Amino acid sequence: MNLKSQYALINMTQETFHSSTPLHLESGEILSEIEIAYTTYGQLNSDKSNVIWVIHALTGDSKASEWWNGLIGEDKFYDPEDYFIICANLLGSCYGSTQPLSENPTTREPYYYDFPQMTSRDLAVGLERLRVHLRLDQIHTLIGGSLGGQVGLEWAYTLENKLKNAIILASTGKTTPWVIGFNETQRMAIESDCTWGENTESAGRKGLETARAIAMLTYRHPKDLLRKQSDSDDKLDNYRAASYLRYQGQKLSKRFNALSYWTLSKTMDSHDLGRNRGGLDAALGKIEANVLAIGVDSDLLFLPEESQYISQKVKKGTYKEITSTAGHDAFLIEFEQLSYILKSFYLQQMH
Ligand SMILES: CC(=O)SCCNC(=O)CCNC(=O)[C@H](O)C(C)(C)COP(=O)(O)OP(=O)(O)OC[C@H]1O[C@@H](n2cnc3c(N)ncnc32)[C@H](O)[C@@H]1OP(=O)(O)O
Ligand SMILES: N[C@@H](CCO)C(=O)O
Repeated sequence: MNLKSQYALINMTQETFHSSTPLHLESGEILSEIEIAYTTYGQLNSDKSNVIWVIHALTGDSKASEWWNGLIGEDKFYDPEDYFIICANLLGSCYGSTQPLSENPTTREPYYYDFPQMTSRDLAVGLERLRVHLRLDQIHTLIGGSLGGQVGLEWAYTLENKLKNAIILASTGKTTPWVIGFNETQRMAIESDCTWGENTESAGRKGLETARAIAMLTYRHPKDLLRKQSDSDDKLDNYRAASYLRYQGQKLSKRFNALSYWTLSKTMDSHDLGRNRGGLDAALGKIEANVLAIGVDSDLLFLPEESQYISQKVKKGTYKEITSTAGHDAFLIEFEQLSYILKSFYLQQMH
């Protein structure tokens, strides 16, 4: 119980890191300079041993205390009173970091469709550059779900013993054809928008709405929609499930853009921790950190077995499972179970 005033302000900063050192990407392309927007909560302790690095998912931003409000914040599991919590907007995303709508230094115009393809490994390199810049010699825990878990695994591999704990939720060591297939249907929806290909910020917006509607069906579960979106028996049209998906599409298209969505969906597709490292098992076996892989029993996108596999192949792995009818997005919803799982994991590390 935090006995201080309920209005005690949390130390929070929002900064943008600029690096003019060219970033050489896995594809062989180069980003001549990068910007990474990041948010921090709380203070570093004297030996910098309290760093919690949060990595957001596909449409996330750096304000982790908002979209993960049940886990991060005053009196929550990751309390800024105890930890220095940092979350950076991933490269390619449209919340302050270098993305397709950023100015291409060569042309002085936005990159638009010339923005290079980036992999989860490239995104991890961007985070590493920010870590070095901030002089955070060690990370207590990195934690990320979905795309954030993919980038987290890549970063855990290169951090070696600079990372103590890697918590990977609803994710995978190598993206399956199933996920690639769903991402391709979403890109097809964006491509079918007649504005796609135009050099404008709103290019593909309607297509993005459809893409998000498709995506929402992969983030949830039939039982979730049955519970929340069922209609009375006399209905012949205008079903709640239909308006829910249309709404979610419109809601995303108001806060995100199709170029970033396209870019990050390709990042998800190309994720393979074992690429050029002797394969997935060999790469997982090289991760030094304690790894907690958390699956969701109803996840139809990143199957729980994929999280289980991660825990079995790393040196120091633990698998836990969230029980939920919410599907993949349960990692954003089931905070009570998550807090319990995290507490038991950290207690286990103390023995
Ligand atoms: C890890 C990451 O990086 S995630 C970060 C990026 N994502 C975000 O920031 C958003 C994160 N939040 C979410 O994805 C969701 O809100 C969750 C998963 C946290 C919670 O989902 P739920 O509580 O189940 O809400 P749900 O997805 O059902 O949507 C509820 C919304 O749909 C609306 N809605 C529900 N049913 C219907 C319907 N039949 N017709 C129209 N609208 C509907 C509700 O009014 C509500 O609207 P609001 O969001 O404007 O308040
Ligand atoms: N629904 C979340 C998680 C997707 O994996 C998002 O929109 O980013």
